[in-house]
Amino acid sequence: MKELKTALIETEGLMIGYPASKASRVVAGPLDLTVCGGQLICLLGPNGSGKSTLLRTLTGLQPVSSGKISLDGIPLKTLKAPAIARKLSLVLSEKVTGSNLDVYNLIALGRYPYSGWFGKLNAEDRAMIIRAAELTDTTGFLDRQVDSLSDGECQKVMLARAIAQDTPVVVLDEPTAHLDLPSRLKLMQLLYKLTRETGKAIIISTHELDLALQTSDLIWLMDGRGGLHSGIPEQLVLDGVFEKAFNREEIHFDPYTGHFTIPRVLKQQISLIGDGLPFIWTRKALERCGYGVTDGLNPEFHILIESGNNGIRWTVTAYGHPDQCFNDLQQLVDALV
Ligand SMILES: Nc1ncnc2c1ncn2[C@@H]1O[C@H](COP(=O)(O)OP(=O)(O)OP(=O)(O)O)[C@@H](O)[C@H]1O
Repeated sequence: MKELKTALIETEGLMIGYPASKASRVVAGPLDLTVCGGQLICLLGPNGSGKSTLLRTLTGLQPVSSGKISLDGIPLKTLKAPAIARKLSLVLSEKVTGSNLDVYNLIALGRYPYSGWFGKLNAEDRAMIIRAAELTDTTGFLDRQVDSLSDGECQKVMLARAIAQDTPVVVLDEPTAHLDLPSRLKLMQLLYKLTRETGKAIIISTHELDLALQTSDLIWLMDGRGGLHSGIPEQLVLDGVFEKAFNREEIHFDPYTGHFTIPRVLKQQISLIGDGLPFIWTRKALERCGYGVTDGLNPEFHILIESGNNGIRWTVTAYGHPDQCFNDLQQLVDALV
């Protein structure tokens, strides 16, 4: 058995919302949450369910409606900003604009809880900045002006600043929002690795359900009705909470694959004979075009897939017509739709 980890963040009966605003309202709660070192937590939920509100509240940017938050065992409300900044770093999704800083100096801002705003950077600070840039693949931008970066490049630099801050908890609001697919995968891998190598707790809000299911230790799923489900990804799938939080008429969560799918009106059943990748991708293409695919033989209407030295061949047998052969999946699809 592993020894029990100590909690870095704990909430008790936490209610989050905007009691002071004109449209006074509670967004979610009561929330009893625990964040431990070494955990990657993905916060998911439909638009407007309260993800940003929760992150802002946990990081002290927004007052709690009621209930308690403690950071490393100390009530958050008793901590001053510099003390919070040594325990917790925050990366918001908004792009930094109008900044005259170059990237090196932006990342260096992460060191201010140790050096003070006007403090001189010492050797350790400089080493942390370079390390943070290396980890986030931003070394090549260090001399660039922040304003000249693309949204995705800027997002990586903001993560580098948070890493340079070297806090036990890192909170990121939609860090994958501006990134291309390889960068999204790389970022999630990096966050996962950081939790393992440094023992940091990392909390991110995201709409990337696939990536969250693959990488997180814990998912916090806000259901849009004020509730939050916390659990390991697989438990939440088994509990059926994704369907309840996200299912709409036009989309459907498939608990067998962990993907959202678009329900289609079935045109016809067809049987598919073959194996390997050609089988899998032919099946996907047919399903996308509205066919229901079975793997039992229907002598009337079926497709035989054969792979050989000359590539892949699809032979369609349909209701007594002469067989038709194709060497290209697109031609097969064009013939069937
Ligand atoms: N300053 C505010 N005053 C009053 N209500 C607000 C304020 N900011 C946000 N809200 C409301 O609080 C609710 C939660 O908003 P929040 O931004 O936390 O949702 P979210 O889950 O992060 O959404 P998204 O996925 O769209 O980013 C929404 O209904 C929003 O309209």
